[in-house]
Amino acid sequence: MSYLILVRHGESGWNVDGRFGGWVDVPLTGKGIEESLLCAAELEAIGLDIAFTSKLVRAQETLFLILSKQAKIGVFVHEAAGAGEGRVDSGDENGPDKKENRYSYPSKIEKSLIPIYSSEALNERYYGILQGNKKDKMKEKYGEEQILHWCRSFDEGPPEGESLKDIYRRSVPYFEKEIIPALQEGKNVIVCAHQNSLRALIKHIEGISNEDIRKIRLANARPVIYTLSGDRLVRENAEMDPAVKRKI
Ligand SMILES: O=C(O)[C@H](O)COP(=O)(O)O
Repeated sequence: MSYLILVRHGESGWNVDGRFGGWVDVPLTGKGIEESLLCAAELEAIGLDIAFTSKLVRAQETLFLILSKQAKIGVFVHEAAGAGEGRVDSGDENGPDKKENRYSYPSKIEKSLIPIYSSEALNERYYGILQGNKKDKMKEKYGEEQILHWCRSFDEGPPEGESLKDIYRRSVPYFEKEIIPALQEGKNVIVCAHQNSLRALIKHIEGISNEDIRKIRLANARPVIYTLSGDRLVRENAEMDPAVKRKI
């Protein structure tokens, strides 16, 4: 059995400021650091083998804080080193991919490393005309209903920005190509990302409808934990809607 842990980053400076962060690279607040360390303690008992995150520091900081409680150390591996190309594994010295495996480490330290892959595919929504603005100012300007529609709807997003469907179309293929193979190899996987990139993945994993996904919101640094048994990802923590066991 392997674990899949999805966790949104800890509180960022613009979460507390009530701004649409999107692709603006805002770090964690002190509270965000504390939340991430609490999450680290919660996950300490699960030995993580591989990590995925976005290109934004709020997610990367949270990931490193979580990994600080692991026995192994996180090291970045270039995203091109996907499944089988350059993935850090214990392939034998003359293995087929050894020459391409530019991230092979001396075996004496390899076993103490957690490879980290970062990708824009896991970035938060690009907010277009809303990005960087205060939420309450935008609600005054465009109306609360319109803002909620752009942020919650599946098919429509803010002007010049991404809809949840756009995010789904970049995050789910990445999940299938890079993350599922790691789970199927029996690895415990953590994905540390954002409100909307994780909502897209949860929609896919649990087969949640376009309407019901409007209700799903993720708190900062609260892990959603799945186990892969056979070909099914089953959610272990109950605070979300009843999981739909879905073939992957
Ligand atoms: O709803 C919001 O404010 C943002 O979509 C949250 O994005 P974040 O998860 O990157 O803070």
